Amino acid sequence: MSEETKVKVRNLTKKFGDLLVLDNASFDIKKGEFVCIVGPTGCGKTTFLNLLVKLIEPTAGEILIDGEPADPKKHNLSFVFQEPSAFPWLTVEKNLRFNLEIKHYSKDEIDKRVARMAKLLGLEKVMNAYPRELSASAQQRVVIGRSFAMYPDLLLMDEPYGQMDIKMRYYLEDEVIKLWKETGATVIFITHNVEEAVYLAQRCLIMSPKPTTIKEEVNIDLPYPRNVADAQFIEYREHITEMIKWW
Ligand SMILES: Nc1ncnc2c1ncn2[C@@H]1O[C@H](COP(=O)(O)OP(=O)(O)OP(=O)(O)O)[C@@H](O)[C@H]1O
Repeated sequence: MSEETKVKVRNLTKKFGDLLVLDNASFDIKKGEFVCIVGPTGCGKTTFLNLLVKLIEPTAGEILIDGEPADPKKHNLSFVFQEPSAFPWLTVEKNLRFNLEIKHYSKDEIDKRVARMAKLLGLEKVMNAYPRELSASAQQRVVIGRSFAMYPDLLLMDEPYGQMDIKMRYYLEDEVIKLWKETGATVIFITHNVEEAVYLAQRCLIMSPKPTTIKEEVNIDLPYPRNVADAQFIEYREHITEMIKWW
């Protein structure tokens, strides 16, 4: 991993009316890093991602990607939100092709990437189905495939596995690590699930309750694949759980 900064957050403040959500938060994310953001419910995790993709504007402060103001039109970023958001009017295959076609990749390249995503995510048998015919977890796999197919250099994931059963979650957690390693992408992954954060991240950013700042950063110094029953793993998990308690 290089020491270059991918995302620089400086004095980021967001108010909704009188409600101060993010309060002067500053942190950096390195190029190629896998970072999980954890924090209590309602502390502003999704708000941070919405600011990053410019769905909303900050009250003060800034977010820079590669040294420039964050701009989804300019930067190669993809996101997977909490709610499944497969396009209902397109088949699974067309969902997977959608972003690649917009970017005018060659047909061969699109075929190759779509086949890879379908295989990886177990979607090969449902390529002609429409999202409504699939379970919530399969719909979310379609969205993950659509995002990963772009080989984004910044991938934003907001509780992407919340809807899934535990087996599928473990499987996809391993897949996201594999894709991260293969593509060298920078990944920002938001989760409520401390075990998931310790399983995935090189570094966890722990947010405080509102008004939110970064309370602590924890480097997870464990090799992949990680073992949830490992003593050190449990130590990290317990420490982070303690840190996000707000009561
Ligand atoms: N558009 C909005 N207008 C007013 N308040 C908002 C808006 N968006 C978010 N909020 C408030 O800002 C706070 C942070 O919300 P946000 O969804 O970012 O939290 P979160 O940490 O992602 O929560 P969760 O863990 O439940 O997903 C909450 O109190 C929420 O009610």
